[in-house]
Amino acid sequence: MTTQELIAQIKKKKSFLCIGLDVDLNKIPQHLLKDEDPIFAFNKAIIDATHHLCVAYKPNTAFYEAYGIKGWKSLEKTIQYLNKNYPEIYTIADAKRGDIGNTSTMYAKAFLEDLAFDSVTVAPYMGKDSVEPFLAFKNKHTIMLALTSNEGAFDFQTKEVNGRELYKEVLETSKGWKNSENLMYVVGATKAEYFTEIRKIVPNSFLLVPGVGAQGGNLQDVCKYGLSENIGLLINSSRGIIYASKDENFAQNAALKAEELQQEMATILAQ
Ligand SMILES: O=c1ccn([C@@H]2O[C@H](COP(=O)(O)O)[C@@H](O)[C@H]2O)c(=O)[nH]1
Repeated sequence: MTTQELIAQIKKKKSFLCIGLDVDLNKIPQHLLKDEDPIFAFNKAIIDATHHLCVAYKPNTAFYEAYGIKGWKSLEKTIQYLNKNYPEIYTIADAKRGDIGNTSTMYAKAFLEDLAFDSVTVAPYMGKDSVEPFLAFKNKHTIMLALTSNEGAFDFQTKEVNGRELYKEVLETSKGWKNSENLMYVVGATKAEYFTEIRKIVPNSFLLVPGVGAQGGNLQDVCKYGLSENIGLLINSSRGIIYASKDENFAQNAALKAEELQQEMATILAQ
């Protein structure tokens, strides 16, 4: 999906919500465990109940890799289900990859070609030649970690390198890479006070913003400083939506949580 198509979906649905599909078998309703593929059964119910309220889904691959080959199969079934039934939905493989060039090419093929996600998250630590192989994929996005939502973000990302904080160096330097128009960045919702500085460097780039909900990030604060001319935000919530309840009505209750955020977004977009 192109950036323009994503923006069109956001405007149509009055939503820039991304729902995280981080499936933990200990947290899903008991009755689903009898299913041949409980992870897919859970995802399918959540997607069917919430697709009209969001523009993107983000499975974090850790939650699938943890279940071995069965988990990978569930991930494949989930992305195939989305691409077949809801082609207007933007998809993110939250895999946080990145390696020497030829290895990165294989990671990119796995997520962008074989699984056919619209985007994949990468870590910038190995630099330009580890990220450019992802950027080479046409009409796909590479979402690079810039300033993450966790406490450990302060260990390195805010330390000075070349006279500026490392996350700023990452943003500025990556703008010069080949096919950098295919870049988006991860910035945590818990770091709302940093958005003004970030927007000075990447005024129009899309930012994937995790940390609303379970991690305590605030949607209003993020939007106050993070919205760009073309919206430029995908706000992710995973646990705060998908684990709204553990009973038979789990999918409807997840939809209610998603609707709360979507309504807030619609109000913000109307201002
Ligand atoms: O800085 C980051 C980068 C990625 N994540 C991921 O986003 C979701 C957040 O889940 P919640 O349940 O809404 O807290 C999860 O997959 C993280 O691995 C992040 O939180 N922060």
